[in-house]
Amino acid sequence: MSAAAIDVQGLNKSFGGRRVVKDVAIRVGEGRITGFLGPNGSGKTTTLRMLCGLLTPDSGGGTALGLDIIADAAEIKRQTGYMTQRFSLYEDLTVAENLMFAARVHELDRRSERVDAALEQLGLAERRAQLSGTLSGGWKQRLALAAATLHEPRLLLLDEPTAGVDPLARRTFWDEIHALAGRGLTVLVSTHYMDEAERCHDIAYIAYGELIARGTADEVIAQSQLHTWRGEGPGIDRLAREIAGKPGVEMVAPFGLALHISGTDPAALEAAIAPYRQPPLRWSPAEPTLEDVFIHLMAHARDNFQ
Ligand SMILES: Nc1ncnc2c1ncn2[C@@H]1O[C@H](COP(=O)(O)OP(=O)(O)OP(=O)(O)O)[C@@H](O)[C@H]1O
Repeated sequence: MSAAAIDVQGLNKSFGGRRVVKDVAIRVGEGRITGFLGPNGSGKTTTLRMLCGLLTPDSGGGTALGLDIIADAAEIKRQTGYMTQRFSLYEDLTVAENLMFAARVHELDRRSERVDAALEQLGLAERRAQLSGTLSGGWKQRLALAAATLHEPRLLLLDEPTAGVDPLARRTFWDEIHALAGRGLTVLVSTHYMDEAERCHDIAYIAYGELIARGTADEVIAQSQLHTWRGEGPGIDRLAREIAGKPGVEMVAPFGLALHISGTDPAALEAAIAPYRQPPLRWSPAEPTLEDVFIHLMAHARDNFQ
């Protein structure tokens, strides 16, 4: 792995006596894009904030950008760009005015030059005089990204950056994230979208405050040891409920006219579908999707923690 942009161990955080992050350890290479996934309220944002000096852990520690996350939190914050879940720019300022405001907040030199360059780079130049509140969701996100990266941070933290944005605008946004990472920026991004998870170099899956899966998308799928069969044929969707109750069947999900059946015990899974393996129904082994794996992880985490 490349040099570590983030290397932390044993992070814990409680709010009002409730532990929402538990012993999280994570190492992130420079220039990598790491996606944080997990159910709502599982501690993703809290973890991200602790990794880049925005929140102090109750215990544990380590480094971000080679700096101590507790002692050097102020310096880490200066080198971090943060895009929050909600659009946090001024709707009644123009695009250019918002960026100029961000430039002043960061006390940057050559403000006009930097703002012009950012507008150009993110394709916002033609909209520089448009009131930010009148931008579409996709353009707002690009403006927010421009504001978060204007001070040329080394670490970029994106909290569900494209929630509610259409697929084309999301793709453009992600192309830009990859371009930034290509220039060496380390990116931490929380998301609930599977296509975005697949566009990350690495994934960290957090449930109930614990980091329970980590690696590339392929590694996370392989670690899950999940097996999936795909069934097709007339009326197969109507079998979902019947098959779901059988031993070894952990998940049943309709995909259009097909049915995906998954479980971690391959023999039990085959036994479960055996009565239905006859024409006109057709069955074939399938690769579990990242979504299959996350739903599986979430179900198991719930069993373990609740
Ligand atoms: N400042 C705070 N004070 C009290 N409780 C908090 C605070 N910040 C977060 N929490 C609680 O900690 C838990 C974890 O929250 P966090 O925002 O980290 O989750 P998340 O995984 O990012 O959720 P989501 O996917 O919904 O954004 C939640 O139960 C939340 O209500």
